[in-house]
Amino acid sequence: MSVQTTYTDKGKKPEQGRFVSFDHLTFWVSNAKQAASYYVSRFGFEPVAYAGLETGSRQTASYVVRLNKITFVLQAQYDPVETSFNKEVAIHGDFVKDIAFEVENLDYIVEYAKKQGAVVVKDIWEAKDEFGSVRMAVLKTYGDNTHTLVDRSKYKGAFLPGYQSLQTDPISKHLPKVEINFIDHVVANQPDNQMEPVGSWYERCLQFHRFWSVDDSQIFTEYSSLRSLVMANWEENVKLPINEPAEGKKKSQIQEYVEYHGGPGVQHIAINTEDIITTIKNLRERGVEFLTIPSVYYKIIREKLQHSKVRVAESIDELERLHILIDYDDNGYLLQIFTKNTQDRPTLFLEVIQRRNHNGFGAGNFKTLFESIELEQAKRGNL
Ligand SMILES: O=C(O)C(=O)Cc1ccc(O)cc1
Ligand SMILES: [Fe+2]
Repeated sequence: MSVQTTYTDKGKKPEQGRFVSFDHLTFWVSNAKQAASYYVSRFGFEPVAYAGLETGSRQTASYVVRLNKITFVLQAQYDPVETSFNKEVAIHGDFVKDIAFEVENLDYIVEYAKKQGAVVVKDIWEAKDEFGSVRMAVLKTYGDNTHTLVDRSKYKGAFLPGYQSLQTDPISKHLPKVEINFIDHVVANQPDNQMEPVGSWYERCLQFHRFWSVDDSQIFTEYSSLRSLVMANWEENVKLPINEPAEGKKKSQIQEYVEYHGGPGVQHIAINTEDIITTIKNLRERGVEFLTIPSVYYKIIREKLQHSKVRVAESIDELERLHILIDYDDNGYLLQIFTKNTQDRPTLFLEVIQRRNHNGFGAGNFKTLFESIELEQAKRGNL
């Protein structure tokens, strides 16, 4: 029985509307000022825009930081009152609340989603300032998460109307540059048996299709397992893998996530670079921590690559020193590495990925990667 499926049928092209790309990710946190500083100092993002009391935003402070096409918004609530914001941050800890997509033909996309039963959190509205206008709507997805749909075709400002631009951070010039270009995929973890209904929601409401999946017919490690289904837009530049735990001898890392997050949520954000070696050297110099890969992995991969058609341009010695993983087929390869969790809870982390004619998600690395995650899980007393 095969473990991986690559789907060849994209289904029918949506009649209208287009998901252009990831627009931005909004994190709900308890202290946006400090959270933004983490992405600037550690990951090389630059401050872009701010909204808060000084700009007339009475409820929330928002810091927008950007690294090429990757935009994160760190948002916190001011008032010490029980709102969904404060409740959700108390339950989940700092978390990714919203995945925003840039779209064309917002009206069609929202109308279609509504007809298919999508829950509209906020119907279409327009925001304006001296740089133009933006139209947006918010749909509910899994758990407490939402998708904001953004039509910014009539807007020229730095981020969104109402935001004030920010100066570059003086620390940046002292630190090694980070060249990471765009969001490659955003992964969500689900509780038991929720992968399939969540995947179908993207098919039914957003007209996404199944891109790739992996089942649990092979237990990846001695201990734990998972199933994963990747949903994609028509153009396949927006990819959303969805994981759920599978039975194993011990607690699945997905189950650990769900318990600490308190339900479904975003597990990792993969960001794409053209030069992973320089990028990881520089991120390590900036103090970003990554998972450790045992040297036996590289011994085996050196051996296997000798019998493969693919030529990896990067030095395997260098990849080994940096703990970067390699997955490949006859036509290409990918290089990927995973950070340790970016907060106290074992919930969110980041992945840096470089692709050379390879569209997979590193299934060849799952065993090694999951063992390395389990090593950390064991240290936490959660395996
Ligand atoms: O599927 C992906 O996007 C991966 O990058 C691999 C992966 C899958 C499950 C995890 O818990 C951690 C990493
Ligand atoms: Fe990933």
